[in-house]
Amino acid sequence: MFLAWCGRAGVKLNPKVRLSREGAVAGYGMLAAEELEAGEVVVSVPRSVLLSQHTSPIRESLQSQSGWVPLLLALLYEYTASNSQWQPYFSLWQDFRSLDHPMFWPEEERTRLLQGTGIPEAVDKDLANIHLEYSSIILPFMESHPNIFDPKLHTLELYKQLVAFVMAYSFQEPLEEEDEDEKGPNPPMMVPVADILNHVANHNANLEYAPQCLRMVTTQPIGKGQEIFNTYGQMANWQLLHMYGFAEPYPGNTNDTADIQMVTVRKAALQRAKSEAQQQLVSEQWDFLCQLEMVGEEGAFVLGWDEVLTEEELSMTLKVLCMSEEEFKEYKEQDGWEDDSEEEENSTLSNEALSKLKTPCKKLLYDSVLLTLESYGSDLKAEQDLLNNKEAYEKLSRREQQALHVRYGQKRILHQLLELVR
Ligand SMILES: C[S@@+](CC[C@H](N)C(=O)[O-])C[C@H]1O[C@@H](n2cnc3c(N)ncnc32)[C@H](O)[C@@H]1O
Repeated sequence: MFLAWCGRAGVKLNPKVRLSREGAVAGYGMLAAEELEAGEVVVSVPRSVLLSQHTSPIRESLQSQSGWVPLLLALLYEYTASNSQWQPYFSLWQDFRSLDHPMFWPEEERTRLLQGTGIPEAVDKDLANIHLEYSSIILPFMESHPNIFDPKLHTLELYKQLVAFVMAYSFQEPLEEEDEDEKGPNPPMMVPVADILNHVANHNANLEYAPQCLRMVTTQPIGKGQEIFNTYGQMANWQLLHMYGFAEPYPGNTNDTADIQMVTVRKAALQRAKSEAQQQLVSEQWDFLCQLEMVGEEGAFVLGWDEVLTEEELSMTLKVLCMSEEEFKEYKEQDGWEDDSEEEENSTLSNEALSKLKTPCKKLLYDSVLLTLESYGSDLKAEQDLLNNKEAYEKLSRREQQALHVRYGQKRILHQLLELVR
C-alpha cells in the first residue's frame, strides 16, 4: 500500500534499491539490491509529497504559529483524519509503537541508566516544554478551531508521541548562512521514503535539496545487499539516544563526544583554593569569564575523540582560573584576552596541544575530569566487561544496551583526556 502510494505520488525509487525490514539495522531500512556507484540517486521525492505546515490542507489556520508547533498541529490533524493524503505514510508505523526515546522511559530507569550522560536533564526540559506547549498553545488553538480539532482525540499523549516522531523523522532544509541570520532556520518537515533510511556516522548517502524535489544520493560505492545509510548530522551518542532513541554501538560513533560541565571546572578550582581569599579570587575570575561569555552556569565544554570542540572557551577558562591575584589584575587591566589572541591561535586544543598545557592548567583540567567521571556513579571496568562478554551483553535489555554505549563512550573520551594531562 505504501509503495503504491509512493508511485502515485511521483516518488521515484531507484530499481537497484529496496525498502525492507530484513537486513536493516533497525525497523525498516533501505538496501542495495544491486551494486551502486557514488553519486547515484536512490530515491527522489517531489516536494508535493512532503508533509509540512505549508502542504497540509489546514495551512491557512497554522499561519499564526511559529517554530515546531505548526508541523505538530498539522500532524495531529493529518494523523487522525481518515481522508488525509498521508494515511499510507502513517500506516508504516502502527501507532509509533517502536519509538523508545528516553522521554518514554520511567524516570527511575532514566536516572539509573543515564546519570552523568546529560540525557536526564535534556529530557526533563523536553517534558516541561511539551506540557507547557500543549496547555498554553495547542489546547487554546484547538478550542478556537473546533471544526478541525477535538481535545478528546488530540490528547497530550498523542502530542508527546508526535513530538518524538518529529524529533526522529523530520528534516530541516539547510539555509544559506546569511539567510539563517536573517530569518532563522527553516521549519521542519516530514519527507516520506527519505526517512526510511537509518543513520550511522560512517554513512554512505545524504539528502540533496533541489527546487522541485529532494534526492537521496550515494556518497560512496555500495555493495549488493548492504544497507544505505543517511546521516542525521554529526551526532554524539547521547544526542542520538535523546533525539532518536538509539546509540551507535561502541566504538562505531566517530562523532561521539563527552561534556565537562563548565561549573565543574569552577568547582574543581574552588576545591583547590586553600584560603577564603583564594576562593574569592576564583569567584571573581568566574564572573569575569561569564562577562566575556566564555562560560555560563548551564554550559559545557565538549570533548571529541581528536580535539576539544569548545577549545577557545576551555583554554581561556583554565588560563584565567589558574592566575594569581596579580596576574589576574594585570590581565584585566590590559583587557588581556584580546591582546592575547595570537597566543590563543597557537594553542588550539588538539589532543596534542592539550598535553602541552602549563602544569597548573593541566592539574585543574585533570581534577575537573575526575569530578565529571565521578558524576556517572558507575564502574568503567564493569561496563568494559559487559561489552566484552557477548553472552552477558545479550542478556541486557535494549535500553540497558543503548545506555551502556552512551556512558562507556563518554567515559572513554574522558579517560583519554586524563591520560593526556596526567
Ligand atoms: C528516520 S527513522 C529511520 C527508519 C526506521 N528504521 C523505521 O523503521 O521507521 C529514525 C529511527 O530509526 C532508528 N534508527 C536509525 N538508525 C539507526 C541505527 N543505526 N541503529 C538503530 N536504530 C536506528 C531509530 O529508531 C530512529 O529513531
